[in-house]
Amino acid sequence: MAKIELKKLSKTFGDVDVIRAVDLTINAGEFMVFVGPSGCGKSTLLRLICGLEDITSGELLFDDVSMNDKVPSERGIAMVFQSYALYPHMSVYKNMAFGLKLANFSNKEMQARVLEAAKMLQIDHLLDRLPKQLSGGQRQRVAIGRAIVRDPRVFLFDEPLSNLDASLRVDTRLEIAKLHHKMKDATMVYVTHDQVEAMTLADRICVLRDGNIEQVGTPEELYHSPKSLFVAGFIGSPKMNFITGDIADQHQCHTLGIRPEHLLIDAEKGVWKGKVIHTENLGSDFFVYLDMGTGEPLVVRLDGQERIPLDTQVHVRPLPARLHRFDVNGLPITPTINQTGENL
Ligand SMILES: Nc1ncnc2c1ncn2[C@@H]1O[C@H](COP(=O)(O)OP(=O)(O)OP(=O)(O)O)[C@@H](O)[C@H]1O
Repeated sequence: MAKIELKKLSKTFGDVDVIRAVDLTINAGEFMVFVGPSGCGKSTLLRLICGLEDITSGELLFDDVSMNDKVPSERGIAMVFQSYALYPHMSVYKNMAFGLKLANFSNKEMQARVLEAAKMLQIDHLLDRLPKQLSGGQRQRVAIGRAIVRDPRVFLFDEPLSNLDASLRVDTRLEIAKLHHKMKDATMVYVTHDQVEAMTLADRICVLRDGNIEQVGTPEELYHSPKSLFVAGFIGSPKMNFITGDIADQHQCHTLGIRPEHLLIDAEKGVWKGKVIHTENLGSDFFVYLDMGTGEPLVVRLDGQERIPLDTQVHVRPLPARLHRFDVNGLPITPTINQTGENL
């Protein structure tokens, strides 16, 4: 278990600043998820922590000890990549045991560790197979198993689920959540594009934007109390509706934000009016896109059982306590709402 501290950590490629003086403390045993738009520096930050990239300036500490000059093998980390990076000619057992063998572990200790990890990940019946005889999800479990056996202080994950199909993603996501629960001592840092992975796995999420940290907080904090328009628009899927113009003026703000689940459709009355221009049925949810004459359509989430035909004129009502008001600089205007949706 290690506390990870980034102090004014910077990375420059040529003359491009990719990570800009980032300050961040990841607590021992914490599951921290990095999210942000493509190119914002998530993978680079992970690679700096791992030691696969040199630090341009600033300091990286594990438990108060500087890691700046330590090579990856001296840092006590294990990394799981999107491409599983398994040795194709080695069995699952050999793949998992490989790092231990290099570290001169006895056969007995190696066997015990591999079997324990394989059981934890439910791949103990696959130990004799070659990677090509496994599904994508099983391969990723082997890659995770290979990381576990080394008993690292820190696990680093770079989009480990993005090569998996939808249902395997869900299974393996649950597996990683269980792993975190079982290995309470391990600090985990995880990069993803996926909103659900970030929300479900993270103790805290770090939102990056253009090499800077935009906000760090629990999933609930980021979802309910975003500190900027950028975070409000980034966290949540489908994203928060933003309304400018007359409606925002009436609420004395530049941009009014409201999430699709915080809008009610009413055939008869409601403060806003719109026409249904598009619908999406996801089974559990039914999304309605309304043209309100404000530019962007307003997205409303209904229960999956509800239906509204195209071209219907409807009235819409926001839950007042769930409105987010932002100024011209994209900063929230108080009163904001707290996590239970009450005005502060
Ligand atoms: N070795 C390199 N040389 C030059 N530029 C690089 C190098 N590696 C990354 N970059 C640049 O640094 C920026 C951040 O890249 P990084 O891969 O960290 O972003 P990311 O947030 O992980 O993106 P994505 O979500 O698309 O994977 C990008 O503009 C990228 O082009």
